[in-house]
Amino acid sequence: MELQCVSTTTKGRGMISLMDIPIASLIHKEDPYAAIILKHCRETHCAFCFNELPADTVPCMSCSIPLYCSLKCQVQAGGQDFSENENKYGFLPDLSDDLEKYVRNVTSPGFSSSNIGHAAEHRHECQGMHWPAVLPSDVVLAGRILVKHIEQQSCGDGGPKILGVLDLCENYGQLSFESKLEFHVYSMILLCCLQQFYASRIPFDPVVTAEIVVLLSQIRVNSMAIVRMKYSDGKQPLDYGVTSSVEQVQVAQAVYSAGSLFNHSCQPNIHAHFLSRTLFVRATENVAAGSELELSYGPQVGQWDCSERRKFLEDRYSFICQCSGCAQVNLSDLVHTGYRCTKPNCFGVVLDSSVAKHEQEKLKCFQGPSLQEYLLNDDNIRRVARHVFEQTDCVSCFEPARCLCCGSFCDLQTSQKTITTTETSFRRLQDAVASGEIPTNLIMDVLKSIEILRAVLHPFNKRIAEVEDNVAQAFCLIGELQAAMNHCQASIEILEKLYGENHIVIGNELMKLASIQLSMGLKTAIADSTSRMLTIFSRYYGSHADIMFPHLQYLKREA
Ligand SMILES: C[S@@+](CC[C@H](N)C(=O)[O-])C[C@H]1O[C@@H](n2cnc3c(N)ncnc32)[C@H](O)[C@@H]1O
Repeated sequence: MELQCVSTTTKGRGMISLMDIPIASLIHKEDPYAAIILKHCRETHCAFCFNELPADTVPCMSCSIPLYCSLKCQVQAGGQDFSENENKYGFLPDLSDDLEKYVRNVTSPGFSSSNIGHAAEHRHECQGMHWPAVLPSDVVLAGRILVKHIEQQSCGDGGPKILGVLDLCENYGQLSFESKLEFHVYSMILLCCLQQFYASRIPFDPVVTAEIVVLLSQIRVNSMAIVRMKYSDGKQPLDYGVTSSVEQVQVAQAVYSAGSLFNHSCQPNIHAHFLSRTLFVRATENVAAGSELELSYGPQVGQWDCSERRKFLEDRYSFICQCSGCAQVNLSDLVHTGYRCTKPNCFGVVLDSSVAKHEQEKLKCFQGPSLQEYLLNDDNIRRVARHVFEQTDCVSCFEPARCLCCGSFCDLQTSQKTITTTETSFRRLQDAVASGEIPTNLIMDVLKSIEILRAVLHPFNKRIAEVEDNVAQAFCLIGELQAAMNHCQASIEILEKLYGENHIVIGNELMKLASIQLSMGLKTAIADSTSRMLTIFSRYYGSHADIMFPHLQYLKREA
């Protein structure tokens, strides 16, 4: 795919495509400039490829701290290469020729670090003190970036230039005083540590320290989390007695030079995934030539409401999100935390003051030919907020505590009190599901509480979906599969409204549904769920879907 980096009006640089991109196309593939395993994964994942460690691990031969899944990963990471260093390290002392040949044969990894094409990213870390074990991952990552840069540079022209190692944006100006101070302290510590290996090539002076501070703030906004799939309770996904849920866990942190140029959207049109340490980016919808290509840095429409998303992005990345999801009224943000209208048969949503304020802001900033036309074209928005958009003046139409369809008043304080009465039984249910033991009277209590919740909250409110999902798990645990399937479907119906029918979240939920259908032996239903899942997963993972979700093969066979 021909992509181009362009300057945008509100987000700095960004990536566009020069041609129309069909849905599910792979648009970008890249190996990291530098990467580092996260501390909590050191005992469970390979420090080079970040895949799960086998029972027989290969430690770094020099410092024995990082664990690798194979000799190949060990050599690529820059740990000592046995076959090349045996004499230096005295591994083959005075053996007969035959014996030496034999030892070489059985110990050789079949390749050498010199032709592996990777910088030895760990070599400088295993000299002297084991500082990478105590410094935060992003500081160790900064060390790897600097070392790679120095190794690649010719130092003939007055020492290495550190500033602009990476042509990436940074957020130093927006950091709090404490964060700035922390970066300066870590910068000096890192410089001290690097002196052990690179004393002659990295001077210990204030300019270099300041440049490392800039590098740290670039890492803060540009590094990506490398994730792996994890299945609930460590069970294999189709080992069901309980529904299986898939979550992504962060195992490593990496900087991708070109990948860093993709901006964020809470309604992204591209999706990133990782095989080993390689980044793959795929279009999740048809994208017209010239349109911006935007990933999600975490928050998405459907997952959180607008104010939560914006707060996360501001706290973590120091920017106020300017994406379409945060700028334009959408169904999900209206109903996510919405209340039900008190008038019988009215499907309108009632907003609290915080959501109403955010939605009103969106209207103020709307840029387009006709707001009414834009909104009324959306059937779902019309269903929950018809009255508002039939008005000619939208300047103050999101009045809190008023139904957006019929204008009826709703006493949100009383509604809130009613919701609070249901929370204890939902909390008990969550604990019971986690422990795997469901007391008989608990489910009856919870079913009553759901009815109360549904009487107060809008039918598309996310809280109902969460509770329905928990109830489905509880019914699975006590073996009442028909009820489990009904509640699982109820949860999916709400999530489809919040995320859209083809979102990856729906794919993951369909996996749970298929697991119940499998236990019930419902072949036709499994076929339907699997076919929908395949469509969604191939949109996000293309031909890698089978690798990311190995149990899909099994479901396909069952279907
Ligand atoms: C990984 S960089 C993306 C490339 C960046 N725009 C550049 O010029 O190099 C992330 C930074 O881009 C900007 N950015 C990305 N998405 C944005 C959005 N939705 N709204 C506002 N700024 C955004 C922010 O400054 C953020 O810190």
